[in-house]
Amino acid sequence: MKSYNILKKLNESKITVVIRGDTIEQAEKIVAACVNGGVKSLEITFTVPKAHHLLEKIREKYDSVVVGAGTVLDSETARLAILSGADFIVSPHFDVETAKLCNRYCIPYLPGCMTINEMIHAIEYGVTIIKLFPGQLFSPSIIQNIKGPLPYIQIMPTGGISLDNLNTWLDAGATLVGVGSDITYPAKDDHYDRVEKLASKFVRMAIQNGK
Ligand SMILES: O=C[C@H](O)COP(=O)(O)O
Repeated sequence: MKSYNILKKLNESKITVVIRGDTIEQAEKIVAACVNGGVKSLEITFTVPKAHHLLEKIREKYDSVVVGAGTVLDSETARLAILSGADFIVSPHFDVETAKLCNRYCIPYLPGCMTINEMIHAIEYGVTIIKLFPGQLFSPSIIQNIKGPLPYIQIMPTGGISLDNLNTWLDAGATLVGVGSDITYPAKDDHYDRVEKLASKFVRMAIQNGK
């Protein structure tokens, strides 16, 4: 999928679900619950054991979903993820070599940034969507402050996004949000039906927000 199409799908999805799991099997069940709940974008973190195998499985099984790799700390991991089928790469920080590698493969890179300085540096290396991380350290109004000097920037707050603040972040101008534990926490007790219900609630609320 071309970079432009992936960015368009991320823009449309409004939510990407950050998948963590103690085992690949657990992560796979979380993925299934999220897809059943209507999620269109997933981020498989490289804290999941054998995360690249899960990327391959998702690529084979769910063609309507965009799937990225998360917690990518270096360009070696980014390359493994891309060759395993990742549509986009997410990091908790900005890494120049990862940015260059993603540009080489025409894959969007969404690095974690906290300051304007980091954001401008990332944009200079071709980044379109910045992951504002950790999101819980900021108030949604920061998006307007960032967009003053950087009007074209796209922001994906991640960390601490809940059903209570989702609309506030989207109303404030977030392009999309990254949601992890507020959707996936029931998986620790094997309650995948609850993961599906939460995923569905988040997706419905986000879609409603765009209307
Ligand atoms: O890297 C992203 C986080 O793991 C997601 O944070 P969260 O669980 O607070 O949504």
